[in-house]
Amino acid sequence: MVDQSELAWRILSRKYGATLCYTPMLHAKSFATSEKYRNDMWSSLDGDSEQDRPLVVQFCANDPDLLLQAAKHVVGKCDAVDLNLGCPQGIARRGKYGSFLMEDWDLIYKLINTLHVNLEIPVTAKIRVYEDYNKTLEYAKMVLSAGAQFLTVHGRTREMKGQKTGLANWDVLKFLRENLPQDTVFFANGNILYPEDITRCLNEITCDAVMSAEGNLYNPAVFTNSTNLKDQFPRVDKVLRDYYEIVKNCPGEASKIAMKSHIFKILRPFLPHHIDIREKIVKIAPRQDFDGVESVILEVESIVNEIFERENIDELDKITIGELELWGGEYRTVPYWRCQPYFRPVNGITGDKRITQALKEKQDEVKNISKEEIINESKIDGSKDLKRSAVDDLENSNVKKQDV
Ligand SMILES: Cc1cc2nc3c(=O)[nH]c(=O)nc-3n(C[C@H](O)[C@H](O)[C@H](O)COP(=O)(O)O)c2cc1C
Repeated sequence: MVDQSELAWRILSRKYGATLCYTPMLHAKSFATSEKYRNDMWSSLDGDSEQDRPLVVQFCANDPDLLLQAAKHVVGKCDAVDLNLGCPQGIARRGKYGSFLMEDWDLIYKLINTLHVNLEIPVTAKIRVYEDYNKTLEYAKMVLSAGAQFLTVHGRTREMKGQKTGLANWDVLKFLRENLPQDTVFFANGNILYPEDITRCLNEITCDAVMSAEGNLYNPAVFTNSTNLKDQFPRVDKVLRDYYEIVKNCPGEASKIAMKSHIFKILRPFLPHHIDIREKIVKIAPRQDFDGVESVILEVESIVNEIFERENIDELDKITIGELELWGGEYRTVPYWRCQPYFRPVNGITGDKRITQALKEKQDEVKNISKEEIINESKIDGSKDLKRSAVDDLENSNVKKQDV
């Protein structure tokens, strides 16, 4: 993740359960040609055999030779090099990389194949999907035929970003999984809120691995394989302390640049309850103000420790699991002193509400179409009672996720 999956965050994520990490997307041309960029983005500890492996280094690129030149710099310091074909941002459109290469399959083939033929380590690719399942399948096959040794598929189209993000489509991931050669190593990406979603994804898609981005940023324990809810949603003070001990010992600029942003995300559920701490974080000077960070952490620790000294802490610290939702999982209610996923509001409405609303509208649409059909059919056979009971059945039915 750009500015977010740098060395310190990867070390922390592994500590909390991640088994494979990706670097942020690096710009191949800059990495190949600018020593300053390389030094800013890559430190002496990145790819360290003890602390930072297994590791995939991800590049965006549109020139095969520059991509190869860039990739050569990280051979011996990572386990694979990934080509990002998923970035949908305006900057990728302007630079002609990421998902904006989806119109130029020849170039994509050359980029991947150049690494496949000339690099000592494997090349992999991360793609988005098209609306058309078969076109996506052909696309994935082309990427594999170029030499990608595993494929990560983000189940959203290029247009699904910002307000139009919506739910990732696991059906298309399943379709790809079923129709690509059996030995394809297939990673699924999208819709991971909780550790259980990873198991659900592995089972539904029968993929080899699941990638999570945003879920991991707000809760690095999203990858834990513990079934204990307290491990799944660790205390913000503990995560913050662990992160701080890591980041202050990390060389290079990238880890320091990302520090404030990570602190905000770890503390996201906590800060609305402690606005004074939010203000203190805002005032921390970027990159080097470790004293400022230490004082914020001490304050957070003191507040959370005080909560845990309360007599009714067992009652207060309960994590509850809600009803099965239309999207196939359940929301958890997690105390604000524990890391948890964030539902970003757009125009005052959170993402989960937008998605639920969209699913409900779709469900109603399905119901109305079916109602009309039944009414029309009953007009033909003239059986009013049959019509009424069939409509009632529909009203009472639970529409399953795959129906909407
Ligand atoms: C802050 C942020 C930075 C990201 N940077 C990258 C990146 O560098 N490379 C990439 O392939 N995807 C990047 N993504 C996209 C994610 O890898 C992922 O495809 C997308 O967020 C959907 O997965 P999620 O639902 O787990 O977040 C980024 C996402 C976020 C939120």
